[in-house]
Amino acid sequence: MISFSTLSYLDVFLLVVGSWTLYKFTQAVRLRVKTTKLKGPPSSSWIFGVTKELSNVTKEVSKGDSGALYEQWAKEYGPVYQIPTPLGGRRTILTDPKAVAHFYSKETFTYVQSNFSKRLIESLLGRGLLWSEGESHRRQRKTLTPAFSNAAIRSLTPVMNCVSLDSIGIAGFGHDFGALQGKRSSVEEVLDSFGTAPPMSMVVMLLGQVIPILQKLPTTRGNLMRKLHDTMGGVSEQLLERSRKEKALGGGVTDTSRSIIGSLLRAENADSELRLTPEEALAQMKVLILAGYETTSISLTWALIELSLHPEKQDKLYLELAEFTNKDPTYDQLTSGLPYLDSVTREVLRLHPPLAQSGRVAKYDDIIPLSTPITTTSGKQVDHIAVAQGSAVFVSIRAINRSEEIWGPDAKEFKPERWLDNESGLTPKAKEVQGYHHILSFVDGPRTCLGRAFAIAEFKSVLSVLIRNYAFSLRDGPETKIDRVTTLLPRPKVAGEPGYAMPMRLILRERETMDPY
Ligand code: HEM
Repeated sequence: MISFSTLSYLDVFLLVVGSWTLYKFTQAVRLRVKTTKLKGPPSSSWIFGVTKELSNVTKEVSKGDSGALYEQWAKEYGPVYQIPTPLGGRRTILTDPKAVAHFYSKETFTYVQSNFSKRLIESLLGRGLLWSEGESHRRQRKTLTPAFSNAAIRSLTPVMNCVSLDSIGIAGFGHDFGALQGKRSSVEEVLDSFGTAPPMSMVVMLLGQVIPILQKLPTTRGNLMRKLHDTMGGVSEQLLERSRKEKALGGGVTDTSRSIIGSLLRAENADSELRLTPEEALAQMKVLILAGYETTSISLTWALIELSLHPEKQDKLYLELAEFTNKDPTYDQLTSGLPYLDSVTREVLRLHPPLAQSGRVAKYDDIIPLSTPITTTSGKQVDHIAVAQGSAVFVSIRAINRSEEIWGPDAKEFKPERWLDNESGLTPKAKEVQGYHHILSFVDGPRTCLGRAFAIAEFKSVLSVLIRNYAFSLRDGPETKIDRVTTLLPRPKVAGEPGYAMPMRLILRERETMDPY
């Protein structure tokens, strides 16, 4: 029998490494045996698999557009396939509508964040809604849902004429970030700095998915993440503290009762299952600042770009909005009374989803049904695939939203008209996709964007103010080359210019000279 006291450090080290290797090996064998073997692209590197091609580190291959590559692979290997990932790993990619709907419906219970993502989310935002899974996620979501009801958003519509960071600040927290007065908020400054992180930071991040210790390296991106965490934490703590004091004094300078912060404070004091701990309330604030800011501002930028590139569609939108000369549209008009504004909104969100993909890990073995049968590597036709516990499963939101197979040959074109007349321009295949009007930009299932109705009301409200007052065009005309730069999410910018500005020309509309009919 081995006496542990006689083991040297080297023995202990070898024992640990040996056990870890054995564990990883059995896990890999189990994954291979229990997961359906699917076709897919060959690996270009054992270290990275094909993930470097997918990230914008190697722009020659993906041109910074992972969706295009995922779509190309779906054409070559079928709507469900596998790709090689770092250090010999595999990832199952779903583009089949039935498979995607199944995947999202099982989010937070069967499909969960990878350990890598959980660590990242926790270090940035804390243990809030985005971090939590299963029952804990259900409880946290319930506490926030009232703040996003139609009634709550209806009452906030007037403040949405301020763009993005300002409107989430005023509507959500009764705090004016002042971005529209040219004030650079600390949160905005840190977010902007992400665009300057060197590509090496991204390489370390790719490998950090399999070698956790790399996540601790002091890369530029890692340092910015820590700075963003501290900055958002500082702002959130101040806002919570101020609102707690105001509430204790029976009111305050700003009415936060119906706002998000009001819901958080009520949940902090609730003694039912809907209680949030102060740490959770703080994490929620950070989630909302982050989720609400970049997503909506990026979408609005894309809207102005598309409308600049298609002046005839911009005029069509203007004509629909021209009746609102001296008054803003009401919440009801914004939600259902302006069909072209609605179509433009959907088309922008379809073509330019701010979040390009959802990646999760199977917590349990699962069977995923398919709408179109596929042929496995062994030549067998199947209408479902098996996924073993521990497998990585991904949905490319961008590939599905823009797929020619799903949306038809004009999938890449900006065509708001496809949504008019009861979605008459949609293919039957597109109608199979679930989500917000068959678009996956807000995903689907238990993790569907909680702020969706808020985001859409804000998007429409801001866009309608801008289009009613100005005619937009790109500074360098319709030939302007547009690139995307990743801050936390990819943002549009003029190709070849430093930074990530999207300069535009604005001409004040002279309403009285334009005849809408
Ligand atoms: C165009 C704008 C927006 C888009 C495209 C968008 C998209 C998304 C997506 C794709 C997710 C799922 C993330 C994941 O599971 O990995 C998400 C979650 C979330 N979004 Fe949005 N979002 C937008 C605006 C907003 C706004 C304005 C708010 C809040 C004011 C918000 C609040 C949230 C929250 C709280 C979650 C977490 C939901 C959960 O985990 O249960 N979003 N959003």
